Amino acid sequence: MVLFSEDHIQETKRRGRIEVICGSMFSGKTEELIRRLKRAKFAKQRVEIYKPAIDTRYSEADVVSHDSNIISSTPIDSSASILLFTSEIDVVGIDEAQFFDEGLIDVCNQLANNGIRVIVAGLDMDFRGNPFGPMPGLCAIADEVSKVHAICVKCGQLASFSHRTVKNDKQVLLGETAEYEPLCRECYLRAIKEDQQTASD
Ligand SMILES: Nc1ncnc2c1ncn2[C@@H]1O[C@H](COP(=O)(O)OP(=O)(O)O)[C@@H](O)[C@H]1O
Ligand SMILES: Cc1cn([C@H]2C[C@H](O)[C@@H](COP(=O)(O)O)O2)c(=O)[nH]c1=O
Ligand SMILES: [Zn+2]
Repeated sequence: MVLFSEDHIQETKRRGRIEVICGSMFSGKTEELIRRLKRAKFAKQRVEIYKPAIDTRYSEADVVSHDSNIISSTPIDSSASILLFTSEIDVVGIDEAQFFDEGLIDVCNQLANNGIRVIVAGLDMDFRGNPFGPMPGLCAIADEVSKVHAICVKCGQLASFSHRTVKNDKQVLLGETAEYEPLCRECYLRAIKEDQQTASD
């Protein structure tokens, strides 16, 4: 089983492609995005990185992982800005893609069609287990999808779900370990049942 592409020809040949890194919270999406972008920089490729302006958790401008890996980025409000800001670039990185509008799918296609390597990281599911924003569409058009996993904090199995531990029904709620925990399917279903039980008490 190949988890991550280490194909250096694919990494460096100037041919457009779309790579998606998806999974739950704490699954290593941002670390993997930063790793690929830093390798591209070592290969002297011109790299531009974007994140949604609403994601101000760790930093206004930088992309920062839960383990404090950092790469500088441009915060933007709308996916259309990516086309405006991107010229003379080999690689475009996009973090927290779930927060962008559906236009991101077409933007990524246009970039790849123009020979740019696009690497997108984002949550595939929200706290309810539903597909999140443009992520399912991005997975559909991607040349390569890497699904990464956290460790379930209840049982130690691989986690695919982000369980919200505070009461809030909005789809978008920025947060960290105080608001979310990564769980496997079994532990997630149990946690949801317990949440419903508590709500009805
Ligand atoms: N339950 C967990 N399972 C795996 N990693 C965890 C967990 N809790 C905290 N971490 C930390 O989160 C890091 C991954 O952070 P990050 O790349 O920002 O994830 P993501 O972008 O998917 O939320 C791991 O290297 C690890 O240090
Ligand atoms: C599940 C879920 C998460 N969020 C927020 C919480 C964090 O601010 C980000 C995810 O960050 P990460 O790099 O993947 O850890 O998204 C949300 O708004 N709604 C949700 O359902
Ligand atoms: Zn579990």
